[in-house]
Amino acid sequence: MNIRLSEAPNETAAPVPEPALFGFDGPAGCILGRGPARRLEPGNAATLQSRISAALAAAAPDDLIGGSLPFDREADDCLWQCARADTPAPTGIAPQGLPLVDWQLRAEPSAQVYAASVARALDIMEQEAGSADALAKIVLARTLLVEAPAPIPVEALMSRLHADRSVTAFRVALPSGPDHPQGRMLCGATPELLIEKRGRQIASHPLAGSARRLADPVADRAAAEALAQSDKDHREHALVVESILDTLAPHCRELGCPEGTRVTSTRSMWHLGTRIEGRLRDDSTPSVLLASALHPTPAVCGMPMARAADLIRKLEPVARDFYAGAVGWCDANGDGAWYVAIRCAEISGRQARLYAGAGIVPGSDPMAEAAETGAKFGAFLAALGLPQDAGLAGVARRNGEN
Ligand SMILES: C=C(O[C@@H]1C=C(C(=O)O)C=C[C@H]1O)C(=O)O
Repeated sequence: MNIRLSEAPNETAAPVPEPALFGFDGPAGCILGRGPARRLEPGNAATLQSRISAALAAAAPDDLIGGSLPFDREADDCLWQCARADTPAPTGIAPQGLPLVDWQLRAEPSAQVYAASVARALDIMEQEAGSADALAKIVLARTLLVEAPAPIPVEALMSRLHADRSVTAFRVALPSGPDHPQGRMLCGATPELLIEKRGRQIASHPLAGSARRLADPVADRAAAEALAQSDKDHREHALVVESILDTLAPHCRELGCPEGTRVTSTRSMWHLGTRIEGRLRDDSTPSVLLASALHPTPAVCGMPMARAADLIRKLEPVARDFYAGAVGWCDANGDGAWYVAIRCAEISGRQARLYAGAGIVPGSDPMAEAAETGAKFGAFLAALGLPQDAGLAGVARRNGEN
């Protein structure tokens, strides 16, 4: 798809601050890590504990460790250690104009091919139904490759993503290499808290079960009510909550879901969400290790986890890399917050690769899941200044949807 916008948005120019290696701005406040920094020796999930213990033992009191854990637990992470930056939140930065004309968009795979993969996963679930290791849920993702006429201005993008105060806007620098001479980063606006730790107190806020928000307020409310009543979405959600509770229980003295499951929202999506709160037995476990123990939850992978991860590798044509991993930060005491790396894109120079996935359980409808992923691209597309529904190309609309 080739999109030509007649006018670039007219926004105030502002001085460009030194880029942050990682930054998080959301309901929990703003955290920035700027250089000078060192990258922790890269490694996979199995080696994280020893690398983190060594880094924290040598950390200065105001040091932060922040960055990104990849989706694949066998792949190398990208974590940076640096001083906490004493800088105003990106909210204070006026967005610069985005030179947005002549963008190219390509769905990889197309909505139709994605729907065929969903149908394949549903067939596997049906064949296996009743067996001990049966696939109960899988999250399948697709991507939109966006090419801009000029390098994408990340600071402006961050302020636009942060305009939705229900999400945490984030950016994390990723390893660059010969394929990315202009550097590479993961930017997004995640609505999903994987784990937050302050002393002994921990919280997680998994989301699963989604509906697209609609411009008409009556239809929008009806979409939220339908989600609240949907048996398929509650099944999809319950698997995530149970898995998180199972993983956290051995670490906790108290653990529960004080508010139960509720419909929550961002500007573009409704979700089922359950806030989990707990009190750790031992407050010395760093937040990044709790994040790694939880990751990947069935909100982004599936159940059983290893089966779902294996099938994801076979059915998704584009590697996830750091999408659907965990992004966050941890201070010298181990306190910090880690988020599920969704509603995001990998950005390098003029290119952005947007990712979106949807949870598939028996009863899912392949085209509806393709539409859900299309809707999940919406917030990021809008932040780029592109039409919010550009990701819905090739997807049949349902009654009441605009
Ligand atoms: C996988 C994504 O989202 C996840 C999947 C959801 C679902 O299937 O309903 C909802 C929220 C997220 O946990 C994504 O946005 O890419």
